[in-house]
Amino acid sequence: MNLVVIGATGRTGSEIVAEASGRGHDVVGVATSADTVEDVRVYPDDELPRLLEDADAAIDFTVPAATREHVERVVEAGVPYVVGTTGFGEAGLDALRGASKSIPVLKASNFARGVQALLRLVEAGVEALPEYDIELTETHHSGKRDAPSGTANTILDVVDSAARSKLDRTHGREGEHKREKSEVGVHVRRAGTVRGEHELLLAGNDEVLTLTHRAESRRVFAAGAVDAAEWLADADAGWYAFGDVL
Ligand SMILES: NC(=O)C1=CN([C@@H]2O[C@H](COP(=O)(O)OP(=O)(O)OC[C@H]3O[C@@H](n4cnc5c(N)ncnc54)[C@H](OP(=O)(O)O)[C@@H]3O)[C@@H](O)[C@H]2O)C=CC1
Ligand SMILES: O=C(O)C1=N[C@H](C(=O)O)C[C@H](O)C1
Repeated sequence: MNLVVIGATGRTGSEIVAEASGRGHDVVGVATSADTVEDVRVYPDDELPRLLEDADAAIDFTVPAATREHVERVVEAGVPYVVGTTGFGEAGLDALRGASKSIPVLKASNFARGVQALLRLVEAGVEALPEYDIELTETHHSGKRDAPSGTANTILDVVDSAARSKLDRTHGREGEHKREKSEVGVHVRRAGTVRGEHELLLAGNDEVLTLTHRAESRRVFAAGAVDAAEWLADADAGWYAFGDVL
C-alpha cells in the first residue's frame, strides 16, 4: 500500500513511519519542512497534493489547525483518511464529518486496542454503579499541547451516555466548593515522558473502583493507526471509528 504519513517527524508520526515501513508499505512523510525518518523521505506540506496522487491512504498526526488544512487536500485527491490528531473544536470536527461525505474518514482519539476495551468497561461500570461519584485523571508527557486529552473527552462522552445525563465537567478544584452529585471531576497532569495514562475512579458505598489504561510505548498507537489505514483503504466514503477495525 502507498501511504502518506502527515506529521512524520513527530513523536507519534515517526513511530507510524517505522511501523508501516516494517510491514512492507511504501511510505512517504509530510511535515512542516523536508527531513528523513527511518530512511523515509519527508516532504514539506505544500507538496501534499502531489504525494496524494499515488496514495492508497493518508494518516494524520499533527495539530488541529494543520489537519483542517490537510483535509481539504485529501478530499480533493479522494484518498482514505485516518486522523489521530486530537484537540479539535466543533468547527474542526464538522470539517472532518463533512469530508466523510466524499471520502472514508476514520478518526480516533486513541489507537490503542486496550482503550477500546476500557471504553466498554467504563460503560459497564457507570451503568452498574449509578450513584457513585466519578473522577477522571489523565497523565501525559510535558510536550502535549491539548488538555484534557482526546481520550479523556471520549471517556467522558461514554460516561455521559452510560449515565443518561450530561454531567458537569469540573476541571480541577480550588477553594471552597462542595462536590455536587451532577459533577464529574477532570484532572490533567503533564510531566516527563509519560506516554499516556487514563484512570476513571468510581467511588461510593465505602468502596472504590478504578479502571486504568497505560500506554507503555507509542508503538501501540502506531500499530493501531496502520491497522486502521489498511482497513480504510478498501472502505466506502463514510465516518468510521477504530472499533470498526477490530
Ligand atoms: N489518536 C491517538 O492514538 C494518538 C493521538 N496523538 C495526537 O497526535 C497529535 C501529534 O502528537 P505528537 O506526535 O506528540 O506531536 P509532535 O509535536 O511530536 O509532532 C507533530 C508533527 O506534526 C507536524 N506538523 C505540524 N504542523 C504541520 C503542518 N502544518 N503540516 C505538516 N506537518 C505538520 C510536525 O512537523 P514539524 O516537526 O516539521 O513541525 C510533527 O511532525 C496530537 O494531537 C496528539 O494528541 C498522539 C498519540 C496517539
Ligand atoms: O498526545 C499524546 O501523546 C496522546 N494523545 C492522545 C490523546 O489526546 O488522547 C492519545 C494518547 O493518550 C497519547
